[in-house]
Amino acid sequence: NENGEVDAAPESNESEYLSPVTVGGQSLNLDFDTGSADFWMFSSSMPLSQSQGHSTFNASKSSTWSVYKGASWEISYGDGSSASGTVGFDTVDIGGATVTSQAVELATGVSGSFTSDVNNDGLVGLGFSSINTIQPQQQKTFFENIMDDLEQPVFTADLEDNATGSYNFGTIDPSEYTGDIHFTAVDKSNGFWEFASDTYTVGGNKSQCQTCSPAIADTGTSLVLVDDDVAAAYYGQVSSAVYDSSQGGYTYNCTESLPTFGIAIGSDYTATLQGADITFAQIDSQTCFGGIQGNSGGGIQIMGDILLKQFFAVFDGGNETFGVAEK
Ligand SMILES: N#Cc1c(N)n[nH]c1N1CCCC1
Repeated sequence: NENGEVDAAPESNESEYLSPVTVGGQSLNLDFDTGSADFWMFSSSMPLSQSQGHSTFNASKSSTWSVYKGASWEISYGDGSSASGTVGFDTVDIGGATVTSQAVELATGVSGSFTSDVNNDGLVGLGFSSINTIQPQQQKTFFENIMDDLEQPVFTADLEDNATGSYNFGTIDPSEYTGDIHFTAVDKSNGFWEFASDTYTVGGNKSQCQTCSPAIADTGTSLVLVDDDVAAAYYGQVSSAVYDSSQGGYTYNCTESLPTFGIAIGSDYTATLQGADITFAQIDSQTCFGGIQGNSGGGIQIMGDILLKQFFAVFDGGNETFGVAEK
């Protein structure tokens, strides 16, 4: 098993990044998700009404597939989407990094948002297997399976804004970042790449958190979801901002120049977003939807693609740390 590197291509509205993965000789475009731990794919045993437009994995066409008899899985995500199905083992190759017996979950049913997202053929969970949903026995993630065979027990994410970036397994490529990588300890007990984040900045002014929920690095989420008091403090500095419940978040006039937003990554580094990088979507001729939103009291702060795509991110399974660098 040598190292591996694959492209990470942003979907049209930059809501997710997709990477080519080969399973049992079949190639699909999957969403690498550090916020979950199930590796699942659209499969030929789904109703066509649900898999139309997607690439599907056909176990009967793989000479290396073996069924995990009696096993099943069922997952639901924070955005209300869900999927479920059966389980087997196959050879998985991600840019050359290969696991010969990866637990692979075949969807027999998915919720509407997966069906309509035709570019996304499934997920590669890169969180910790304590949150894998396979019954009767949880199975390891691709990274957990390959980690000890890599040159370094790491994977990195270089997600780009409106351009193709990359995921790298086994090496930290110095050409992908500048300056130092700022690492912080990860608490994996909830199955996430979770770390403390107790301060934030708005327009360069530092504030101590009130709720101070721990943060997770989550490549599978589009937005940055912070404690509600932090989101209110940020948009309090954006004169046209309102909380629009019909849109499910803060919106503002697209012509506004937004203040910077910084979030602590552990105790000695603040990842700062420029105002121009904070808008997630334009929803009508004048109104924009912010990439920073509240977590509705969810108890964790989610550092999703809006933040990650501005940095080079290192997920270190050896030291159990998470690091970011400028690029
Ligand atoms: N919600 C949500 C979510 C998350 N926090 N990490 N990954 C997520 N998804 C992966 C596919 C759909 C949602």
